[in-house]
Amino acid sequence: MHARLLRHFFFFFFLRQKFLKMSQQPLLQLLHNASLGSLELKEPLNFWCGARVQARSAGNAEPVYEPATGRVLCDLPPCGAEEVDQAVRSAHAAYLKWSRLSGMERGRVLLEAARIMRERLVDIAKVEVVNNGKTLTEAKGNIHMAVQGIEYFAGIAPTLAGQHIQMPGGCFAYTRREPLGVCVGIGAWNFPLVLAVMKSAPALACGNAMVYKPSPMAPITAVILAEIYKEAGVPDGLFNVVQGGAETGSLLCHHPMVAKVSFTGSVPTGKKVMEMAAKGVKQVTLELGGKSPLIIFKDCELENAVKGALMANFLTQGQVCCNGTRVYVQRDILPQFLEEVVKRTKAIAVGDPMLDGTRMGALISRPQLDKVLGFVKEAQKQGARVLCGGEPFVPSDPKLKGGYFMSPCVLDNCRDDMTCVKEEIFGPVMSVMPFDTEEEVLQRANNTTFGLASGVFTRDVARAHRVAENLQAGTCFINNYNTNSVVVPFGGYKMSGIGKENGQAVIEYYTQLKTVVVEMGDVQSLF
Ligand SMILES: NC(=O)C1=CN([C@@H]2O[C@H](COP(=O)(O)OP(=O)(O)OC[C@H]3O[C@@H](n4cnc5c(N)ncnc54)[C@H](O)[C@@H]3O)[C@@H](O)[C@H]2O)C=CC1
Ligand SMILES: C[N+](C)(C)CCCC(=O)O
Repeated sequence: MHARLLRHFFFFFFLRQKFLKMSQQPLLQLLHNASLGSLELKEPLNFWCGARVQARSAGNAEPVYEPATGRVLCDLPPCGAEEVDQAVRSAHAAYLKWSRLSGMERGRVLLEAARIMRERLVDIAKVEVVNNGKTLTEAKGNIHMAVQGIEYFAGIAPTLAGQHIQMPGGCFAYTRREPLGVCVGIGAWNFPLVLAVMKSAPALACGNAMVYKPSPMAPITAVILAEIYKEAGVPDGLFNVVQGGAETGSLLCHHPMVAKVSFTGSVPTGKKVMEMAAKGVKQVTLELGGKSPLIIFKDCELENAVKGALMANFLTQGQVCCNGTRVYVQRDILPQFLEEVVKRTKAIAVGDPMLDGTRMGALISRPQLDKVLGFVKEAQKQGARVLCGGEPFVPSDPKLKGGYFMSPCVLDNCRDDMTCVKEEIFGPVMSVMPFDTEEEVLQRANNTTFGLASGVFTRDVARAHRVAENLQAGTCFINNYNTNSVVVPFGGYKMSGIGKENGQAVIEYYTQLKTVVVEMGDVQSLF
């Protein structure tokens, strides 16, 4: 009798779950053609076992803001231990199926995901604008980069292979490149979808499953990605999203079934992630902050150098980890450089990020805006001169009055020992300093605990490559800046991180090598 009741219960429970899944309208359909100032999201934003799931702990929900208006978009309850466990288990079950497919089969599914994403590029970009505050122009570029990332790793999947190694006596060994298992991705808020793709596309291509935790400030587009992967045909549970902040993140890092954590964010949090992962001897990839130098020699093509300095500082309201925020200009050309850079900075159209002509939107949050404005004040106190910007900005549209806007800032008279030159500001603030010789500028450029990126402008080919060789950073851009691409490795030296994302190099970080040694003769035993 008891068993029958239980069977009935499970049957109805199963039906209910099925119905819930079938009746879910994809998030992007609900958010179709999203605009500023109107969105109120009530949908659950966790995703595991192939469906959106409501977190249980609705009590500790945190508000998520729309940066361009200051409105609350939704309340985000964090996932607790039980939910994290469900997501990880759902990932593990999917991993067992997915890892048995050939690379060609996995690649085909990923290509379909890329196709779907490209078809909905503008709609996804609008959601990113609503949730992040960056301009639609940039958001479209970001989603395009995400599509390319999925396509690139779809193409890499069938190429994964081991090696054959000949040994003495006809014996041989071969290596198998195997997935790690369940990988965790923890993302920052500045490139919400791009970061989710930079982690999940190579992870999935290599045969892993992923549980992804977006930043609680930009939680939405990762869920859209999960729904796209599902529609493209990945097994339920292969890519999951759990929402929450530090506590949820640390539950993920400690979970015994997690093989690897890939993290993007600040250095202090990255250190904590590494410590937690160490307890379970889990692998980590850390993409952390930077304070990257951009070196402009007097023999450069000045107009390109000026444009490069703007690209190095003002994308995504300056909230980019690899930005070249320490701009070293050779003394002879400093006056012309400053005049041109200030003219162009003043001309940057700040305001409604949905408008085509806007070039700078809103910062992510009120505290971030206050922090960045605080850096400008501190710089002035320490002797820097504000050549333009550095003020809160209020757009004329009444809808945007509560948004987190500021005018882009150029600081002159900076010294290497100033806070604005030493610390990551993560806002639209460029610090400019003169230098005299190559040797001197290299020493000053490298005098930092960071080492994410760097840049050099010069027409002297030998000098360009010499400087690139001597800069202690994971990337050096020659005669441009922030020309990142999914096809080239990205990752920091020193305290800017461990491991690489993008490019073929990333395969090393989402697979493990198994060595199989084959005896062709008799066993020569010593015993
Ligand atoms: N270099 C970069 O790429 C980034 C730098 N930052 C810098 O960090 C500052 C703070 O921004 P946050 O978003 O708070 O950065 P954060 O580094 O604290 O957060 C990044 C991610 O880690 C998660 N997290 C936080 N504490 C955790 C923990 N103990 N265990 C596991 N996961 C944890 C967050 O929820 C988020 O998803 C910014 O003002 C900026 O200066 C922020 C984001 C990206
Ligand atoms: C997407 N990319 C490579 C421009 C930057 C990602 C790192 C970051 O700024 O958080």
